[in-house]
Amino acid sequence: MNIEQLYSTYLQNPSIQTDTRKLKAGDLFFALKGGNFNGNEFAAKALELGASFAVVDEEKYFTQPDKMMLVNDALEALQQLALHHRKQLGIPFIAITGTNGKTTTKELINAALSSNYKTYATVGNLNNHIGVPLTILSIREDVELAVIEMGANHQREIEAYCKIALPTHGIITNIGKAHLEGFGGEEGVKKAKGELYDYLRANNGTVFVCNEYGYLMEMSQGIPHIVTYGQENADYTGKPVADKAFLEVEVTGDSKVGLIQTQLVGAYNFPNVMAAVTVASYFKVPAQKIAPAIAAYVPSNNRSQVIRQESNTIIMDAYNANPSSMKAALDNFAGLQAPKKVLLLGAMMELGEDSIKEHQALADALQRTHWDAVVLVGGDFQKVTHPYIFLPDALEAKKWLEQQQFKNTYILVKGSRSTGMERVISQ
Ligand SMILES: CC(=O)N[C@H]1[C@@H](OP(=O)(O)OP(=O)(O)OC[C@H]2O[C@@H](n3ccc(=O)[nH]c3=O)[C@H](O)[C@@H]2O)O[C@H](CO)[C@@H](O)[C@@H]1O[C@H](C)C(=O)N[C@@H](C)C(=O)N[C@H](CCC(=O)N[C@@H](CCC[C@@H](N)C(=O)O)C(=O)O)C(=O)O
Ligand SMILES: Nc1ncnc2c1ncn2[C@@H]1O[C@H](COP(=O)(O)OP(=O)(O)OP(=O)(O)O)[C@@H](O)[C@H]1O
Ligand SMILES: C[C@@H](N)C(=O)N[C@H](C)C(=O)O
Repeated sequence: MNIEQLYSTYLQNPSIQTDTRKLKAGDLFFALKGGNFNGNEFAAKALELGASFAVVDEEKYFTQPDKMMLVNDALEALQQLALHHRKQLGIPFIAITGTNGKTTTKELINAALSSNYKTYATVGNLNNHIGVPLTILSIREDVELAVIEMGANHQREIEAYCKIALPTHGIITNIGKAHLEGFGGEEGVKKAKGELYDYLRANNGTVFVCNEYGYLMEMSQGIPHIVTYGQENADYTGKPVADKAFLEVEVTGDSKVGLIQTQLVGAYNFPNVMAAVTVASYFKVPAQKIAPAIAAYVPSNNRSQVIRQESNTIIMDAYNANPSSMKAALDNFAGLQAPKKVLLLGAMMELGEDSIKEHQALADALQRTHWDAVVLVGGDFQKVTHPYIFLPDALEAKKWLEQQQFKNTYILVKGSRSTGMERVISQ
């Protein structure tokens, strides 16, 4: 592959598309292979639809040499192009990984930084082997700071993304129990997420570390520049203000940021907010701009959204679930002042051989708190013992909820993506 030639094609039309269903005229099309389709089969169609150029990796589809490039592997070509582009951008790249809160932290950091700089941040959850290069290739030359989310479900994935994004700064939000199947247990998660620290340690990087997580303090040892945040004894400190439905954070210490009234539920969002305060302060965003920028962020896509339905309040947390985020959500919900509390919990996926044990542990933990009703939905909840209602799927849970006619009730809805728990309140 001639990377210079590919890069010059990209610079003429710096808009990448991998999907003919979303193609716009002028896009540079990469033919990827997936579980359902071979992208090569769509390359000619892409040109017909107005793509400026197509990168294919099967000779049989290399039908228009003037408008196509044949490479060994189109995904690898996309990643190499992203690396080449990254090398032209002499700006800080802040990489974010961790078990929970990556997207929220990324959005909060981007909100705070963009109040003062031209930034580019990962769109939505485009955080994998395709999403990371696409993100990098969306960064234009006038951008001053980039915020890149990196997701993973197996070892050496973050290492590979670092070799494409070349981050200068990084955050691991936390380490918990998720995707245990692919990581090979919780120690495996630590090792895999730690690949970001390994890269920054070897490349004179800077990390932002929540000092309340001893394991992160330990893992980050030896990294040349460590900036800490937390409730006390950190470079940047703050405190969650209690007894409020939405999280408020009082930024303390010498900072002039002051009180941040967020639109986020859950004390578990405190470190996410502090990460944004820290990164923005570190990059010298004026203190008076930080609180309003963070306060304006409203979570979307069922990421702990608060929905009022008549006299009921629903915390819709159905974007994802794992043992760590379930615990955080339940601890928070248990602490809320509410006349009546109901739980609708979908099963947790990708836990491998720990799955039944983790579902049982959750069912046991639930019994230590009084709830007005609990419904467990689908998956391995079927295989554990508990005194609660079990329903096979979200649509059955929806019917159940409609029959109850709850009033003045707080309802927490959470579950793994594939359980689609948001359907319990769909029209
Ligand atoms: C390969 C691809 O991009 N697929 C997208 C495609 O899927 P579809 O099922 O339609 O087809 P194929 O995958 O078989 O397609 C092969 C190619 O053919 C193209 N094509 C197909 C039909 C057609 O008419 N024209 C075509 O051109 C097609 O576009 C392919 O290029 O469409 C789906 C619907 O839009 C997409 O969802 C699918 O995207 C895949 C899932 C993808 O990986 N997209 C990335 C850009 C991305 O970042 N997606 C994120 C999700 C990231 C994620 O899950 N992160 C995990 C952690 C990371 C785990 C990592 N190891 C991993 O396995 O991904 C996390 O926990 O956060 C997102 O979409 O939000
Ligand atoms: N710091 C945190 N600790 C525990 N749970 C959290 C934290 N932040 C967010 N969550 C939970 O995770 C859900 C999804 O948040 P977010 O999308 O930010 O996480 P993510 O790490 O990007 O997830 P994914 O890996 O699935 O993309 C939230 O709705 C909330 O339930
Ligand atoms: C949504 C996806 N990124 C994820 O977190 N998957 C877990 C297993 C889930 O579905 O909750």
